[in-house]
Amino acid sequence: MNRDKGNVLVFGGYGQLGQCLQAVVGSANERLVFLSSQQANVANEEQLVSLFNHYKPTIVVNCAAYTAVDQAEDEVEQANVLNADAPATIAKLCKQFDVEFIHISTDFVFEGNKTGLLSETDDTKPVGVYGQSKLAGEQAIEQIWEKHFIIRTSWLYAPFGNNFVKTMIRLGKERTQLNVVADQVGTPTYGIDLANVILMFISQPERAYGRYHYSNEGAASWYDFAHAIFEINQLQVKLLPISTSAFPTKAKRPAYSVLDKSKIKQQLAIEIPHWRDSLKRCLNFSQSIE
Ligand SMILES: NC(=O)C1=CN([C@@H]2O[C@H](COP(=O)(O)OP(=O)(O)OC[C@H]3O[C@@H](n4cnc5c(N)ncnc54)[C@H](OP(=O)(O)O)[C@@H]3O)[C@@H](O)[C@H]2O)C=CC1
Ligand SMILES: Cc1cn([C@H]2C[C@H](O)[C@@H](COP(=O)(O)OP(=O)(O)O[C@H]3O[C@@H](C)C(=O)[C@@H](O)[C@H]3O)O2)c(=O)[nH]c1=O
Repeated sequence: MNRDKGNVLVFGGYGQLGQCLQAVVGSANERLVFLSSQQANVANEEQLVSLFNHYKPTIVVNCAAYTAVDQAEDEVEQANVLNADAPATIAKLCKQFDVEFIHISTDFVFEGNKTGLLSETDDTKPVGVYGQSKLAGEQAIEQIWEKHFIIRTSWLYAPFGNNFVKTMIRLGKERTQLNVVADQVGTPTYGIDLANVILMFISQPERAYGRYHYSNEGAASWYDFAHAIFEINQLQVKLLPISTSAFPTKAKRPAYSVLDKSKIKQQLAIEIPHWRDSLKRCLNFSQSIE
């Protein structure tokens, strides 16, 4: 099958990452079909079957997910329906219709005890319901259908949707002082950069299926990230670094989840922007669309 042609269905097409993909493909887009949660409810197999029949896609990109990390601790079933069962159903249909499957996963599949870069083959051991449900989704896809790309990413933000950058800017305007955890380390990822990478996987002639890690370059704590957000935005906020124990949350989060991106860099022959540079681009973009 010629993967350069044919429809690409995007489930969760109006979430944070879905909107980044929309922004990147632009108005000249003829190939990607962005579907909302109403148009493509990933928990509704019957609806998905009629979409496969109608659009006859060559590729499906799944940006739909349950992403409320703390809430997932109370809504285990709902998190599993969207993050574990739905990817399994999509993989099954992709196999049935011979469609490639691009799925997005998370650094939260890791326990966070290793203090070195995490590669695609490192052991997983999620510490919360969200991570557990995402890992179950990955495992189902890998068992069901070989023509898949699973891209694990971390700390996603963009001008669209809900994310840490927007939360910090909102809180920074409301409060004079903010406490942010400094002992959880990972890498922020600009959704637009990830969207560009997804487009590369869509169009790359060589189909090297499997698991990939993608984030921006560098490492930061949430405190470092918040500090950079306020610095670039020139917001005067008293920012205090605190420990995780001083900021109790319902869900436990990995202490360290910096991803090793060697595999994707080699496969796509790309250089990845540093998170600070991407953050600046995001904040400029946000101002231009305000
Ligand atoms: N956000 C982050 O920091 C990170 C995210 N990821 C992963 O990246 C992917 C994209 O995340 P992101 O864009 O941030 O997430 P969002 O929460 O912004 O978007 C999720 C989308 O899923 C949709 N959705 C919810 N329920 C259904 C359903 N039953 N059927 C179809 N769609 C549904 C939502 O639609 P609606 O709003 O209408 O309910 C929403 O558009 C996810 O797989 C996530 O796990 C990985 C690492 C970090
Ligand atoms: C709002 C706030 C958060 N924090 C801490 C809590 C937490 O440890 C950390 C991040 O908080 P958030 O809840 O915004 O981020 P969170 O939703 O945990 O982010 C995660 O989302 C899922 C979907 C992923 O896949 C992960 O890669 C990651 O991006 O910041 C503070 O220390 N101070 C604050 O004022």
